[in-house]
Amino acid sequence: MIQLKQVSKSYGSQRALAGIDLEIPQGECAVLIGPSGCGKSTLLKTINRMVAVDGGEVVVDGKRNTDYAPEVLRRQIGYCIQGVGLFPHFTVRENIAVVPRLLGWKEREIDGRIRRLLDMSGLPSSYLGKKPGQLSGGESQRVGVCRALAADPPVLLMDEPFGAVDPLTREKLQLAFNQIQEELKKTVVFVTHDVEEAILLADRVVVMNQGRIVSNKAPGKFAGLLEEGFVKSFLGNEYPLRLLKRYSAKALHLEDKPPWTNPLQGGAGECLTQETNLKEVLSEMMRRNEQALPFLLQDNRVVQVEYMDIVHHLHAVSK
Ligand SMILES: Nc1ncnc2c1ncn2[C@@H]1O[C@H](COP(=O)(O)OP(=O)(O)OP(=O)(O)O)[C@@H](O)[C@H]1O
Repeated sequence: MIQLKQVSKSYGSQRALAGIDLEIPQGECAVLIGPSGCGKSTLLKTINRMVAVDGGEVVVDGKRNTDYAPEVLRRQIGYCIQGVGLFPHFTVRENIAVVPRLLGWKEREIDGRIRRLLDMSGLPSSYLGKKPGQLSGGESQRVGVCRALAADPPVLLMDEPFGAVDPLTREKLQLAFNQIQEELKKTVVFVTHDVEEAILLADRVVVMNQGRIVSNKAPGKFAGLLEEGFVKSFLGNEYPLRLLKRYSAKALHLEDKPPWTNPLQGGAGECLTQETNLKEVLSEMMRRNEQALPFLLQDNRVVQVEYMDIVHHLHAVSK
């Protein structure tokens, strides 16, 4: 659990944080989003004390972060940034092992941990001997995430960790992150500029502007966009459409849907599966010019999903 209580920070006359109150429960991912210069990175860095606060306090696991010895705090908190900053002369293995070695882990223990992390991040073990210069941008980012997780810290701070890669690689990294997070359940604070990334990764989206938190909700709760003004203009009119990508057709409880009845269609080849995300389902409806589509269930039943099912789902999550 991380708590920020009335945290403020100025650089000279420039106020970066203006009385931040924020609570991130254990095992949740809070994504900070907002325009350039609104204070996202500064907020992140107050947590691991890379930035000292002028006022207020940061509490990590029930204790003020200023009451931890620096090395103990660092052990608690993994840190991962855009561009990664891997040591160029170290191999992938040596890069990931940096913190566990500092902590005096046994080599056998380190080895097991590295292999598990590499596996979770989707990199083959043949990469262990490579140097950072031999990796693509996306591969380097994966190694960066492995390094941040190496000593198994309960808290992970990520500052635009997937910012410098192409959209396709970024999507793969986001999927890998979600899989890792599902398993490890770290308390994560993640900074991004990208609304879609926030939607896909966040348990809570924290919208910032001018050193303040202006909204803090689960991604679905913004779907109605009841708030006018900054939050609405920042997240954009297309927010509900983007939100659809977060949910797969599973969320529609396909097993309760009526059987597919359209006599003209419905061969198994045309069926969608429950893993298809709702944005793709909607695109497919538009492409086929159909308001209902067949879905093949695992028990081989073919059921019907209608456009209104998607609309109702959006309404349900935004309540
Ligand atoms: N080391 C520093 N010295 C002086 N001013 C700083 C420093 N770091 C940040 N600032 C200022 O504090 C404010 C908040 O910066 P911060 O980096 O936290 O914003 P951000 O939301 O992360 O921005 P971006 O999205 O562009 O990375 C900005 O006005 C910035 O210019």
